[in-house]
Formats: sequence, C-alpha cells, structure tokens
Amino acid sequence: MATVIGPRRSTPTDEPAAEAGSAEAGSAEAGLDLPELADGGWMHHATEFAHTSFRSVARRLPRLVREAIALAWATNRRDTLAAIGLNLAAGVMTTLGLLATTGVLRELFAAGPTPDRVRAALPALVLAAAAVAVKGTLTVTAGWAQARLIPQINYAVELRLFETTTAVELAAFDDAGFAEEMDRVRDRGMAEAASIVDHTVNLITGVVGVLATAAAVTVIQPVLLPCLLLAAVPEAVTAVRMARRQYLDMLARINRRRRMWMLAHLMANRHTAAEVRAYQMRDFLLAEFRRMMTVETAALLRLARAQSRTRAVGMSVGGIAAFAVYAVLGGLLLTGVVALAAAATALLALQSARSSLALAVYATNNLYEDALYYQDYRDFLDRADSRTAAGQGRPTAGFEHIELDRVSLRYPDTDAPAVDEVSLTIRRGEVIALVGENGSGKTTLAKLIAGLYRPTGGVIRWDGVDVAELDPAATAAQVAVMTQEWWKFPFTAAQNIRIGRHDRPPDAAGPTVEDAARSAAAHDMIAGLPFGYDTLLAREFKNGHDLSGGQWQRLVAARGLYRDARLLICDEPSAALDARAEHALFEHLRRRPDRTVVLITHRLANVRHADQIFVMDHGRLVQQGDHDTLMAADGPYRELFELQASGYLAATE
Ligand SMILES: Nc1ncnc2c1ncn2[C@@H]1O[C@H](COP(=O)(O)OP(=O)(O)OP(=O)(O)O)[C@@H](O)[C@H]1O
Repeated sequence: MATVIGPRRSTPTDEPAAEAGSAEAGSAEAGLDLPELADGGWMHHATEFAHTSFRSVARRLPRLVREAIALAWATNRRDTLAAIGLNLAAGVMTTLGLLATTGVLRELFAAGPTPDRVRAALPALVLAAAAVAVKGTLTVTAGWAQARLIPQINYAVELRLFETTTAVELAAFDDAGFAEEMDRVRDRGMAEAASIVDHTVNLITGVVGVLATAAAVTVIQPVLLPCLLLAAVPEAVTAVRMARRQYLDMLARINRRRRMWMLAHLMANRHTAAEVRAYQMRDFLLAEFRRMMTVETAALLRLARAQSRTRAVGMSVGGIAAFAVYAVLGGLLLTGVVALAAAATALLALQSARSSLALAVYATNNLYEDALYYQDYRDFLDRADSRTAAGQGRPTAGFEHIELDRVSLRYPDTDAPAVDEVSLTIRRGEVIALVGENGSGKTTLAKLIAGLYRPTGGVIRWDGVDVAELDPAATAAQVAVMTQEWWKFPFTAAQNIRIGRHDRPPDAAGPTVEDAARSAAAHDMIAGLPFGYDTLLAREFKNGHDLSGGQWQRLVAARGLYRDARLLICDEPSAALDARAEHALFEHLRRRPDRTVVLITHRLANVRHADQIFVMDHGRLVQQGDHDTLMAADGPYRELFELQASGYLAATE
C-alpha cells in the first residue's frame, strides 16, 4: 500500500534535517538556544501525519467530510447547499457535455458531403456548447458560495474561541498546559476550521469531476474506462509525492522558522525598541537573522529543485502513460472495438479527469492534516468549558462581613501553597491592610478575597454563605480590583476609566468619569493630553499617545474608583505615584461606611490608619491587629515599620 506521508529517515544525506541541525548548533554558540524553542507538544500532529498511511487517511476520510459539512451547515445552510449542490450539478453538465461532444464527432466522422455532416452535428453541438456554458456558470456560482463560507466560518470560530477564553476561570491561565493549548489553537487550530471546509468542497468537486467523466466514458464505451484510470495514476502519485515532500520539509525547518519569527519580533517591536538600542543589539540581531535566512533560503531552493525534479519525473511517466493509452486506443480503433468519435472523446475526458483527480488528491492530503489541528480547537473548547464557572447560584447584593476559614491556595505545579490556611474576617466599611515581604502571599490572598481564584482548601463566606453557592457574576459586580500588574488598554483615556463599569446605565448612581479621575489625581493630567479624555492611549496608532508609569497608575486608580464597588482591592496602588498623587488617592480611600478597602502596600506609613492589619509570611497569617497593637508587640510588623521609619529619620537628621 502506498504511503501518503512516510516516516522520515534521518540519514547523512537528509538535507533539510541536516541543515536544521547546523543552524541549531550555530545559534547555540550565539547564546540563543532557548529551551522554549524546542519542539513543543503541538508538533505531535505533524509527526502523526508524517507517519500516516494512505489507508488510514482513506479510513478517516468519510468522518472528516461529515464533520466539515456539519460545520459549514451550522454556519450557513444556503451557502453550504450552494457550494456542494452546484458542484454536483456541474458534474452532471460535464457528463452531458462529453456525451454531446461524442454526438458531434460521430456526425462529423460519418460518411457523406461535409455540409450535410455539419448540419447533422449542429443539434449536438448546441447541446455541448450549452453544457459548457451552464457548467461554467454553476462552477463560478459554487466557487462564490465556497468563498462566502470561509469568512463566515472564521468569524464563528474566532468568536466562539474568544467567548470561551474570556469566560474561563483565571486559574486556568496559570496552567502551562492550558496556556500552550490556547496558543496552539490561536496559532493553527482556529484557522483550520475554514480550511477543512474548503478542502472538503474541493474534494467533492474533484471526486464529482472524476465520476462525471467516468460516467460519460462508460456510456460511450466501457472498455475505455481502464484507459482513463491508467492515464490519471501518474498525476495522482506525483501530487502525493510533492505534498509529502513539502510537508516533511516544513517539519525539518520548523525550529529555524520559529527562531526567525522570534528574531523578527525583537527587531520590529515597539516594546523592545528601547533595549535593542540601549544595548546596541542591532548588529548582533541582524547577523543572527542573516545566518538563519541564508540557511533557510538554501533549504527552500533545494526544495524547489527537488519538487521540479519530481514534477519532471511525474510528467515523463504521465507522458509514457498517455502514449500507452494512445496505443491501446489505436489498437481498439483498428480492431473496431471503439469508434473514432468515442476515441476522440476519451482523449478529452482524460484531460478533464486528470485535473479533477489532482484536485481531489491535494484536497484529501490537506484535509487530513488540517483536521488534526482543528481537532485541537474542539478539544480546547471542551476543556475550557469544563473550567468555566456555571453562572448560576444565589443572587447577592453585597455583604456585611467576609470570612475566610482556613483558606489555602496552591498554584498548579508548585510545591508550597502560596496562601496557607489563612483565617480572617473583614467587615463592611473597614479599611484593612495586607503587609509582608515579597512573595509572602499578599496578592494571592487579595485575589482569593476578590473571587478571582477559588481556594484549593478552606472556605470563603459572604455573610455566612459559601461564595461557591453565590452567583459568580453577582459577586464579581461587588468587587473592584486595582491590580499590581495592570495592562495598558489601547483605548481612549475616558474609555480606560469607563471600562471599570462599562455597562452602567447613564441615569444610574455612581461617579462620573471625571469624578473618578479627580479622585485619583488624574484629571489635570488627562485634561493636558492633546485630545483630553478622547486621547487614544496607544502609541502604535496615529495620534495615539503614551503615558508615564505613574500617569497610567492614576488612570488605573480612576478606573477602580469609577467601578464604585462595595469591595475595593488595591494592590500597590501607589507604587509608581508621586507624593502628591499618593496623598490624594489615600485621602479618597479613607473609611466609607458602604465600602470595604483591602490595601496591599510596602509603604507602611499608608497603613497606619487601617482598621486591621494582616501580616503575611510564607503564605501564612502571622500577625493581625491595628497599628498600635502591632507596634506594641515584638514581631515582623514592628521590625518592618521601624526599618522604613529609620530611613526617613536618618534623612531628616
Ligand atoms: N501565577 C502564579 N503561578 C505560580 N506561582 C505563583 C503565581 N503567582 C504567584 N506565585 C507564587 O506565589 C507566592 C506568593 O506570591 P504573591 O504574588 O501572592 O506574593 P506577594 O506577597 O504579593 O509578593 P510581592 O510583595 O512581591 O508582590 C510566590 O512564591 C510566587 O512566586
């Protein structure tokens, strides 16, 4: 049995692999041999395809075709029907056209005066011309429907993916496997959905073309059918061989290509531009890129040469097969088995069958490979759905107190819990502070309180009810988080604040965008921008503007305040603020009866007036109380506070 894609042998003459190897060795010398550049799990489909026999492809084909049609059907029934139905109709026209052509030839080759023969051939000629015209129209319209399907499928598939990735629980993103799958799906699986439909329609078109031609030949003279198949075989074998080499070559080059993408990204990226210049990395990066390009171009040239060689061999064998067919036809003619008109039509049918068969073979190859990647997409959606909160539960409009009962959180693939059996209670209207050294678990604890993570141990209760029983959307609506690692959203300044509560109706209570900006000491800064609140904060776009780190932080604070939530979590809200902005923000964060503030900061002067201070160490809660109580005790809080205070005192002495 022929192998569509056979196993790759690694021998010293294995050119692309050898080239890839030398490139890897070269870049290792240059210090760029990063572990993440090693082939990832996503390569397993490529390898699977490379070891796939023609038989296994053929076995899976009906299911793949069914799946592709189902996908197209779910996206747009009319276009699916048109793409397949019109191709089938075009096949009927192919048969009709060939039969009519035989009629024309039969009349023309008949005995008698030429004008009489031409007159006799006219009806069949009109029929043949009509068949060609109708077939052309059907093919163009089917192609149009097929082309219409592609963007619609892409739209549906992308939307479904992003509906899923934005709904999935935050913890999923800490799972390296999940993140890798997501990248893989975004990189390939998503795009393959439209491809498998495209390949399926091409496959159907090709098969219909072959069958239509075979049907015509069978009607004209069944003996000619084996001739048709014999002539088409070299074409099919050449198509398979070329597709296989193309694919194996891509496999051999993949690591080098990934490295080139990485280098290209470093050299043409706003975020790396400053460092590339500061360290004068230009020559180094360009030299590395040039080296890769040289090897890559050489590999591509070798591939082009090998493909041309295969094509030449294929064409030669095809020529010999055609010659053999002519010889057989000649024999059949001489022995009177086949009439001259039938033989001439068979030659036309050969041309048509060849191109249809080539189309079908290419489509099968591509369909099989792309379907593997599309399967990744579907698996990812299933897995992501299982990590999405159900969205049901008891409604809630707030809380009087939040209680953490021996709450722990262990990140995936880590040895020690980041938060270890912490119990504490927070009441409405309080300002509480979480303090402790770097890595002690403050941010993780704050995220647990915010509901961004579900505890891996213990229970969090709102007014005595386990939050797992509450509606996640309703609890999230009560919380605002100013995170330590905020993102520079590429929107206008006003939008950057408004997204804090973008669905607030215009007549609903709550601060305006400008109120929130003033409270976060951001108003004057925004008013000074070229287009004020309408300034686009993305330098990559025309008229876009960027802000300093501290200015962004004021904007982030304004967003948190605009959200106007019952529970406000501020993780290092003033790390990048100047003294004046910090003072203004903390003035605003002071006690309010309807709002609870959870503050994380290393500047302990800011937590002096907190109602409760919780001191964390290695994930555990080691001290709690107000400032005076903790200063009276001999513990880590007093130690940290005095350490900071001594810096200020020394400066003023
Ligand atoms: N997403 C994550 N995946 C795995 N481990 C994490 C993750 N986030 C934090 N950690 C680990 O959990 C521990 C607690 O981190 P956390 O960010 O909660 O500390 P922190 O007290 O807020 O630190 P800092 O003061 O530096 O902000 C650290 O050991 C950190 O390395």
